[in-house]
Amino acid sequence: MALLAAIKDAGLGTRHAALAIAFLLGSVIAHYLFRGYQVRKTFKDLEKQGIPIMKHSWILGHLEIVGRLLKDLPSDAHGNYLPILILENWRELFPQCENRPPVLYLDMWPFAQPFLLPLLLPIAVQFTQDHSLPKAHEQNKILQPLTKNKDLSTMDGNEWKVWRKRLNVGFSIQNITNRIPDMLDEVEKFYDKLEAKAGRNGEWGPVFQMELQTTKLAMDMIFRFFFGKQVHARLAHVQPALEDAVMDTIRRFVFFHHIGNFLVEHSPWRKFKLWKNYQTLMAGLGPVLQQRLGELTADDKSRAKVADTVVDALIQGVMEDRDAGLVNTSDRDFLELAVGQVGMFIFAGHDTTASAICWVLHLLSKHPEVLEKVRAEHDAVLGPDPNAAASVLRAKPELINALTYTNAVMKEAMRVHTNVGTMRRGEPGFYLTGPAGSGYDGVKFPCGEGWVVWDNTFALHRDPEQWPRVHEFIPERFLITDENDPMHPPKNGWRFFELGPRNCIGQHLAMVEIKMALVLVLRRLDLEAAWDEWDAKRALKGKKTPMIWGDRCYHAGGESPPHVKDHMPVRIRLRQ
Ligand code: HEM
Repeated sequence: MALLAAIKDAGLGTRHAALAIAFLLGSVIAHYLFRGYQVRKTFKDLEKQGIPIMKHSWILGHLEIVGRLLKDLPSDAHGNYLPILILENWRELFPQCENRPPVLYLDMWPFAQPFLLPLLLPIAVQFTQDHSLPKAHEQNKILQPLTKNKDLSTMDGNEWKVWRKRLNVGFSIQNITNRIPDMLDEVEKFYDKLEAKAGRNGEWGPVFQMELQTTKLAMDMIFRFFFGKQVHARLAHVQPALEDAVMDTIRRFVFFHHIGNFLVEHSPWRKFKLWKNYQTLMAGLGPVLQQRLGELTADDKSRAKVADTVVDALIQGVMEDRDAGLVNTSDRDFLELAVGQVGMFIFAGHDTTASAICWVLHLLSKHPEVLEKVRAEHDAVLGPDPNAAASVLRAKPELINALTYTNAVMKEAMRVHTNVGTMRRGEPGFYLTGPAGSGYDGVKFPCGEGWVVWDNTFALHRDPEQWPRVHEFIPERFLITDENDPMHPPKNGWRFFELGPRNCIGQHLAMVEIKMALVLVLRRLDLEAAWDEWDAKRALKGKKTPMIWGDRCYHAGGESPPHVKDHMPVRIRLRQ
C-alpha cells in the first residue's frame, strides 16, 4: 500500500501505479525463476557429466531429500546436523555409487546458494591447505554491517597477508602465556558468579543457563585481551553499551540471502538499527583508540617494542601504513579499521568459545571417570589446593601447557561437538580431485564460480572411516603418539579451528581461556544437567521434549553459530 501511495504521489494515476507495481513484482519473480532455472540446470549438467549427485528434481532440487532427512530432528536443530545425516546415509542417497562420493553438491535453492561440501577428508585439505580458496561472498555480506568488511576475516590477498602477520604478534603462544596473569582476573570473576549460584552442604543450587555465563566470560576476555589491562580500564564505562551494540548487530545478521527473508533483510528499521549500532561502536571506541594512537606516536620506545596487546599491534600496523603514505590517521579510516577488527574478534570469538566451554563441561558431567582424571591432573600440576590454582598460575603461567590430559579432553569434546567451519567460494577453473584409493582416483569435481564451499567439519569429525569408535568420547586418542595405532587421530583430521593459512587466529587464546576456566571450576564445583528443573520452571514437565542422539543438549539455533539447546540449563554445588 505504501508503495502504491508513493507512486500515486509521484503523479501517476491508480492504473499506472498498479501497472508499475505489477511490473516490479513481475521482474522480481522473473529474476528468481530465471536464477532458479540456472541453478537447477547446473545440477542437471553435473549429472550429465557423470558426477554423482543425490536424486534431484527440477521443481524442488534437493529440498525434498533435505526435508526427509531433517524430519526427525527437533525444529530448532542447527543446520550442522544435515551433512552428518547425509554422510551417515550416503549409501541410500547415492544408490548409483559403490564408493562414497568425495564431494556433495547440494541444491537448496531458493533457500540457499548452490553448496559444495567434502564428504572425504582429503577434499577439505585440497581447498583449505593445498590451495586456500577465498572466503565466500556470503560471509563478507554477513559481516558488512558490523565491520564494513575492514576485518581480518573478510580481507583477502595481500591486504589479508599483511594484517594477519601484524596481528599474529598479539596472538602468539608466547604472548598469550605472558598475558595469563592479566586474563585470570576475568576467569576469577566468572568463577565467583558461578560460586554464588552453587548449592552448599551437598545441596544443588537453582537451575541456570550456563551458556549465558560462558558467553559473558568470552566477551569480557576478548575486551581484556584485545586492549590489555591499562587501555581496557579506560573502556570499562562504555563496555556494556559496546557489547549491546555488537550483540544487537549479530542478532540482525542475515546469513543466507533468499526469498524467505527478503523483507527482513531490506527493512528500513533493520538498516537504521545497524547504522545506530555502528555509530555506538565508533563513539565508544573512538576516543580510547585515538588516545592510544597518540601515546604510541609520541613514545618512540613503545613504538619500537613488539606489541603485547592486539590493539597495539593494530595501531603499529596503522602507523606503518601512515608512514608509507597509505592511511591518514586523522580521518575515519583508522577508526573504521580498528572498529572493524574489534567487532570481528568479538563476533568470531565469543559464542564459539562460550559453547565450547559448555560442551566440555557437559561431556565431563556425563563421564565422571574422565572428570576424575582431569581433577587428578590439576592436583598434580597445580598443587592440591584448588583455591590456590589462580595464584599458582599467576606465578608460573607456563604450567597451563603442562595440562596435557585436560588438553586431550578439550580436543575430544571439540571433535564430538564441533561448532563452526569455513565458507569459501569456488574459483573459475578450479577443480577438486578424487583422492587416491577413494574409487574416484583423479576424477575432477567442478568447483568454479557460483559455488559456496563449506568445509563440513562437524561431519568429518564424525566420519567412522577416519575416527574409530566415532560416537564415543575417548580423550586418550589425542595422547597417542604412535601414528600406526588405529586410534591415532588422522593427519589433518582435527579441524576444529580449521587448518591452512586462514585457520583461526584466536585458537591459542580460546584453548588457554577454556583451560583456565576448567582449572578454576572443576575442582571446586560439581555440575549436572537440570532439565527436570528447567522444564518445571517453564511448565513443560511431562510434555514431549526434543532430543538428538538421546541427549537433551544439542546444537540449536538458526543460521548463526550454534548454541547449546536452551543455553544449557544446569545446577551446581560446592564440591565436598
Ligand atoms: C572455540 C572458539 C573458536 C572457534 C571454534 C573458532 C573457529 C574458527 C574457524 C573455524 C575459523 C576459520 C573460519 C573461516 O575460514 O571462515 C576461524 C577464523 C578466525 N577466528 Fe576463530 N574460533 C574460535 C575463537 C576465536 C577467538 C577467541 C578469536 C579472537 C578473539 C577468533 C578470531 C578469529 C579470526 C579473526 C578469524 C579469521 C582469521 C583469518 O581469516 O585470518 N576466533 N575461527
